Amino acid sequence: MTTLAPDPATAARGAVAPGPRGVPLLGNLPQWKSDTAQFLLRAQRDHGEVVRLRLGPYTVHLITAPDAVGRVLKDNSGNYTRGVLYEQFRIAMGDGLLTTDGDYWKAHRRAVQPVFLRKAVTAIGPNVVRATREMLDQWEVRARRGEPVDLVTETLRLTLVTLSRSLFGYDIRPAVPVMKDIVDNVIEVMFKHGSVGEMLPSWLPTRRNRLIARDRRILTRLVTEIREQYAATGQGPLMELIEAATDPVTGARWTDEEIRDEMITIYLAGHETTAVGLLWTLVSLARHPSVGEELDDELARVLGGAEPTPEDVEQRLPYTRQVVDESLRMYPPIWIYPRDAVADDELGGFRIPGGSSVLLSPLVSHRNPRYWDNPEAFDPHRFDPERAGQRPRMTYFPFGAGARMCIGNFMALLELRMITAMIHQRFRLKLVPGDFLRYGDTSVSLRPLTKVLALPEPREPGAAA
Ligand code: HEM
Repeated sequence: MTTLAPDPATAARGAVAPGPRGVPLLGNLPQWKSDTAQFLLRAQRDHGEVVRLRLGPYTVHLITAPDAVGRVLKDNSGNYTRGVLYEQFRIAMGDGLLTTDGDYWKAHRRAVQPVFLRKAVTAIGPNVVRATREMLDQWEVRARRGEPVDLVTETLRLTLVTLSRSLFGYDIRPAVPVMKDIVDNVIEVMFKHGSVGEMLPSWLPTRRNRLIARDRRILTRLVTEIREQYAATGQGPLMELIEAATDPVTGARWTDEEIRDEMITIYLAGHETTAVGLLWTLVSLARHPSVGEELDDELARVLGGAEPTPEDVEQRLPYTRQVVDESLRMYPPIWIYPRDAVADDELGGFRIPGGSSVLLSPLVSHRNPRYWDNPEAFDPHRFDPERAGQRPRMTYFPFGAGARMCIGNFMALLELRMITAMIHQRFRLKLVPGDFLRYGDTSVSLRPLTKVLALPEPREPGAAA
């Protein structure tokens, strides 16, 4: 990483931030590793909104003060690069939107942006309905047999199938199990950061390197097949943009490698996150029957049994939207991510040295008792317009903020709202008791650490008979 000499005009002033005591050499690493999410929540409670942590040789600051989060992501974003964790993403995704900075990133973002605009994403509505209906028809068979469904597998499949049809015009159903394996590997490989395997050169046949190489090969084959299909059929709105994209300086078409990495990035960044968001929405509804009943009332009153359209969820189903918003508050799928400060800065009155990392955590910010009453309670009415309007900006940012805000945010919200409504119209989920509320280890996505099983109970007596 490049470290620039501090500019005297912006050189860090401010005090050294407070933080929890650590142990010699390892600092706070043992607490971090034992339960990362709970450790960071305690750090905010005990030390405030800019907290200094020592993770082995690294000093990092956890930033949850709303103004400071805004400074990192928006007002002074030029001083903050993607940082170390994003290097790990590069292993799987190569040079795509998530991992690049500067002019290269800007040109790529501009090229693919049109399909992700709020108006454009409504076109995916029929695909959302179709894929959800397919899933729910299967659930009816399971319900008849009294068999539970595995919510992690089901939500991953649903969001992958929807994304693939909607953006790439490609039926990925036969490859769903392989893709689940790849996502699991990618998470494992990326976040076993600092292990011995990672430090060995990539040409050595370690298990880690074999996995990475195998997954890249499978993803490359998939991408090639999709491109061949697009050449033959012209189907897939994102493919149309990608195949026509050119370099703004040279005017040359994107290279095969550029196209491959961007396609892999969208596949990987787009479906697991949405699946995790859906999973926690369903778990929250199952755990809070009174919220489920209020949702049912709205759905019955507004839709009367008809399947929802994008216009319905945008304009006529405010409580459905608030259920999803509240789920993304308590369980933001991307719950923690870093930036590296290029030059010295000051955040919330504390000194941030150039070359050090900062951590942003939607999960910790979204549970800051200063801005959220009773933050551990699931209450969609926090998002009633009059209450939401009273909170400062950057107290809620499940999709990030500023120029690097999630490109898929409108698409994800549309999916989450429509799918939640469709599931609730047909089923009530009964969770099979388990340890599913454990989450928030060192990985970036808030997947539960164990399986989450649920029995789908058809809403109308006899519907599954
Ligand atoms: C609930 C679902 C989702 C959540 C919570 C989520 C969250 C995020 C967050 C927090 C970031 C910013 C990371 C940072 O600033 O370091 C991000 C970036 C990104 N997301 Fe999402 N995302 C979701 C769905 C999607 C979907 C559906 C797609 C695409 C189909 C997508 C594609 C991307 C890409 C490509 C970036 C990088 C954007 C850039 O830097 O220009 N995401 N996402």
